[in-house]
Amino acid sequence: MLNSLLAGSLEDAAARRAQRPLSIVEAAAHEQAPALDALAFLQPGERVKIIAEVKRASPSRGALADIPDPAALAALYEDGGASAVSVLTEQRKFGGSLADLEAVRQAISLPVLRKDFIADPYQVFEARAAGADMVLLIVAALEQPLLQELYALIRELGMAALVETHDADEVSRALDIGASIVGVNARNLSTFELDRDLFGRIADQIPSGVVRVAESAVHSADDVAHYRRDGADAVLVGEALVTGDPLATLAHFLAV
Ligand SMILES: O=P(O)(O)OC[C@@H](O)[C@@H](O)c1c[nH]c2ccccc12
Repeated sequence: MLNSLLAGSLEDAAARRAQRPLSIVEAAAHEQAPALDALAFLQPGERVKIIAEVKRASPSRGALADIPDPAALAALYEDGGASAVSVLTEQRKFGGSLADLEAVRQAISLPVLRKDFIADPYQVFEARAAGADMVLLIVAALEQPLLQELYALIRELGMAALVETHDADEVSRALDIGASIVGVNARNLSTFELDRDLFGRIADQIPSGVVRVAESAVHSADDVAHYRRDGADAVLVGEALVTGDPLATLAHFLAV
């Protein structure tokens, strides 16, 4: 599944590129206001940090929420105390777009993460041109040299990377490229299986000084407390926020 998601995102990027060549997107990326310092917003603190996600659908769950106005949703996330906002830009299975990201960027002053299947520098330039401050890199989807290259480009453009892992070996690969924000996704993107204890098993491999993010399947304050006990500095939450009352849910989770 991961491979087909990746192939779909790359195909869509190639189609956009045919309309808007790299030189144009690169220039647009450099014209943007400087990226916000996502690492500063996500610094470990007394309270868990929340990365709140704008997510319409997912391949494992199908349609989740309508979200007619992603900017309004992101503004609620900001009011509710989120530390950053993740915007799915993958279109085929998640129903997202770069237009969603641009709208969110205009509406809030929190760092914005481009959540997509990124494997081409063009997509990184697109992210910055749309105003993203942070880009997701999925270790399982990338050979080490490409992971390294994309990470370097993200940093060069002044952005941060959320480097997503799913096992101990991937954590080592993330640390090898110097990642300062490492995510552990409880969901295996190849099989969609969920393992909420994975974070606890590999988190202590991530040195202090690196922000540790627990991703996926955070549905209750108990889940947040569970990840917190296992050493999470931040949690990334999608479904629970888009299907429930975002303000109440954030308040609940932040009280842990
Ligand atoms: O909706 P959830 O279960 O709260 O999950 C959010 C987020 O972790 C999930 O959307 C995600 C994590 N890694 C990804 C990589 C690609 C697409 C999506 C994801």
